[in-house]
Amino acid sequence: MNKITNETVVVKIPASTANLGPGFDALGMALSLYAWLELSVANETEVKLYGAGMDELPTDSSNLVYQVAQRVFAKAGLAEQPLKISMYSDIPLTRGLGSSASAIVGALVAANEMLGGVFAQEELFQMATELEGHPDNVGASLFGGIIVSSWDGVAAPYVKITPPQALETIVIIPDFQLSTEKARHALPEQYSKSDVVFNIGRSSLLVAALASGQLQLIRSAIQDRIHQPYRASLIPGMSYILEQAVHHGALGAALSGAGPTLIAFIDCHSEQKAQLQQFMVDTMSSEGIAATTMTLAPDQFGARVIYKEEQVVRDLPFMELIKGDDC
Ligand SMILES: Nc1ncnc2c1ncn2[C@@H]1O[C@H](COP(=O)(O)OP(=O)(O)OP(=O)(O)O)[C@@H](O)[C@H]1O
Ligand SMILES: N[C@@H](CCO)C(=O)O
Repeated sequence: MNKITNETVVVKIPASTANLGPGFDALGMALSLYAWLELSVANETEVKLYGAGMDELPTDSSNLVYQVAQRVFAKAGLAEQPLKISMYSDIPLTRGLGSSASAIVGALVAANEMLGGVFAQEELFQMATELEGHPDNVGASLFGGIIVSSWDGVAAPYVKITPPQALETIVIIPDFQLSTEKARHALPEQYSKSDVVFNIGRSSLLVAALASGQLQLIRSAIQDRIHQPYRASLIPGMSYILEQAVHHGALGAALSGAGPTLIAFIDCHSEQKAQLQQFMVDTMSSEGIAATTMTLAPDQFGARVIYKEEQVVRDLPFMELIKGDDC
């Protein structure tokens, strides 16, 4: 019989960028931007949420984290448990940086830890994919690094690629929300053979380029004809930034997930980071869109249980410790 611990579990979960251009619903990469989830059993359910926009979310048993945690307990044969949930998130909501995936993955990992880890990570991944509907964000958030996966409605086999050491990103986060649901509605039901062939080629090339560290190939490999052209009208400035970013130092640029965030890939040694950032801000600004930029590295570790004593340490310098002087 499975048992739930009385101890509080704290999990740190990375943000993620999905698609990476042509890999629609198949490619995702974890990013060095985080949410922290604290979970424990309680006499009465209590949900406390901290971080920008988190006050918009429900704090009763309809909360996504609560719902997902209960699924884990039910799968382990246990009845519904009142829960104390505290979540702090730096991942902006509904912006294309995997906030829903971070909530799902955080709840799965924390609830599983409360059960003593009865489910393997692979099982958590299958559950997460089913809940999110595609494996790209949840895979990256759970495992870290770059995840290549394919979901057929039953199973999602995957491969994790360690991101090239020199790969870094600049994201520009427009000051408006765009739900994944709305951005998926913009897509057509059918595609031409030439567009499908184009994307298969680019996506395959991108995976090979990332796996072999050939960053110079990103420029051509990141092109997409499956989702970005149809979503561009929802995001002022998007087409211009995706076309022109390479002339300001980017290796290539893409829509992050379902948007509206745009992500530019850059060599971390590049001296054009400030120029690229300014170009992205100026383009959005000329469209009348306020936006925030961040320089983010790939996260290599994925969701992890941290000890309660470490809960106050918000900025664990994992990347700096591991990457050293080589970015
Ligand atoms: N911490 C959280 N607790 C509860 N619900 C959350 C939490 N974070 C996100 N969500 C839910 O997920 C929704 C956002 O999901 P959506 O897929 O539209 O965007 P995203 O995940 O931020 O971006 P993308 O999937 O394009 O990367 C929120 O409106 C909210 O309903
Ligand atoms: N692959 C998904 C990611 C957003 O959740 C999409 O582009 O719709």
